[in-house]
Amino acid sequence: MAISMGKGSVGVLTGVFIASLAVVVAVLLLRTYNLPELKVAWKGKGAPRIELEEDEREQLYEALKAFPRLFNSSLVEYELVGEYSHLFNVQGSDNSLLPYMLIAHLDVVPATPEGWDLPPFSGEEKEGYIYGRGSLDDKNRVIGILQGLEFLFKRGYKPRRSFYIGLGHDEEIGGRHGAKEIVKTLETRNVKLEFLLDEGFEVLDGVIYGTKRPIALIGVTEKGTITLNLTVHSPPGHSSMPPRESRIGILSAALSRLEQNPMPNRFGKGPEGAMFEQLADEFYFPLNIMMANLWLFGPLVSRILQRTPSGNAIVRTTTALTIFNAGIKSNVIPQTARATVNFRIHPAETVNEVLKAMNTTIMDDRVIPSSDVPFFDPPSISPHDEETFGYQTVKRSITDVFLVEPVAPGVSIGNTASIYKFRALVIKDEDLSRFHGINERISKEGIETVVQFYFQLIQNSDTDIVPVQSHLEL
Ligand SMILES: CCCCCCCC/C=C\CCCCCCCC(=O)N[C@@H](CC(C)C)C(=O)O
Ligand SMILES: [Zn+2]
Ligand SMILES: [Zn+2]
Repeated sequence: MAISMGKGSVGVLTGVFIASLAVVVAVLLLRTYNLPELKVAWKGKGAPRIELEEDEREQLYEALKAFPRLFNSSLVEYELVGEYSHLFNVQGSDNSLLPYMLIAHLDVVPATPEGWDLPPFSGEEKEGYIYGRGSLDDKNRVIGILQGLEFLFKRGYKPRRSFYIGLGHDEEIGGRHGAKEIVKTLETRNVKLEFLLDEGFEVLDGVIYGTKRPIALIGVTEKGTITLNLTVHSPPGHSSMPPRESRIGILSAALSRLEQNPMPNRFGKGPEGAMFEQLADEFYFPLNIMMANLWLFGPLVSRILQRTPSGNAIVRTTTALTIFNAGIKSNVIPQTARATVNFRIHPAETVNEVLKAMNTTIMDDRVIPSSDVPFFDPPSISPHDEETFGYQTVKRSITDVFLVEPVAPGVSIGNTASIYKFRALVIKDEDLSRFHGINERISKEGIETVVQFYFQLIQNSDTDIVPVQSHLEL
């Protein structure tokens, strides 16, 4: 395996990577194979510190040997990017084929034990599910990609088409130092990609109201996003002499107006219209008739969809009040009240239209909007016709592994800024709240399916022939 950094620093950094990855793999494997508990010592709040004893260290490296071929293959070039992200280049034999890239992220959003059936960082197993923050978003894909390749190497696989594996360390805060640095690294080397696959949609089983069977959606575009801080300032004071209107009251009233006046229904004005029309036969009567005639039934269909948070996310630009901070002490009138609002912008709208509508709704110049994270309009739609190799290869790999039809293009409601977005998992309605929520978990079959998907995708990508869509005789 060619290393592109000084041997000494690579040794240390590779050790860090190996240890962190081994924790993930070990936790999943420990629970799967009932190995002794990892002693997790909580040091105050936040993520747990794992104090390893010697025999546990051995166990971790045992678990790590799950990837010996990947780290020892002469076909694989590894490098550390942005201090904590990882880039693997798997060399193919046919340079006439453009490489593709599989991206996943190692980092997770925070979690506290409240409401969880098992501690969020325990990796404990219950009724066939492994519980843990990141099990769905996105560690199953990290393990699926690496283990899928490991199993291919074990069977003597040598790729024709080169490909990259990018494992980011800061996706949940925008990927600025991880995925974005990986893409920059490839751009400086003038690497052109055939396609790029990241997280996004899944195989949706009962998630879309009125569907007769599971539907796999491949995200070919996504909603835009803007996150705004709304701040109200004014001099502090003694709580025994409160002003007629407090900063908290002013800001709360503005937020309530935002929540009570959602952005307009844009259903059918973006690519989601075509998606539902293509899926019309997948709905029970009379929804199948309605989906096939959105020109007439669009308003009624959107009223049905918007009854659920996920359906509403397809219908309009969503307004999520996510952070509220004010006050320092019970007898001090707060100097500042600040709230954060996260908008996910429907493909038929723009950042400017959202800002305009927001200002009209808030109607209070004491509330000052600002933004300190990147924002963007809904991006263009990635190619996904019958001739598009990347899309058709992902689609073929889905039908190979899930035996599911249909597979359709969709608008991802979350953001990954990648060409295609698919997570090889079957998601039911009750699973949606697990993303960034409580009781995030993955079934042992689920982990196996993810590994099978990448095992299949890597092989299916190893050609220049666009797969012809086989229609399953289910
Ligand atoms: C008719 C209804 C269909 C809707 C089905 C919804 C299924 C959605 C399943 C899971 C939702 C996860 C959202 C997609 C993954 C997004 C990854 C992510 O969290 N990205 C961050 C990036 C940000 C820059 C930090 C995000 O906040 O979007
Ligand atoms: Zn994610
Ligand atoms: Zn996430």
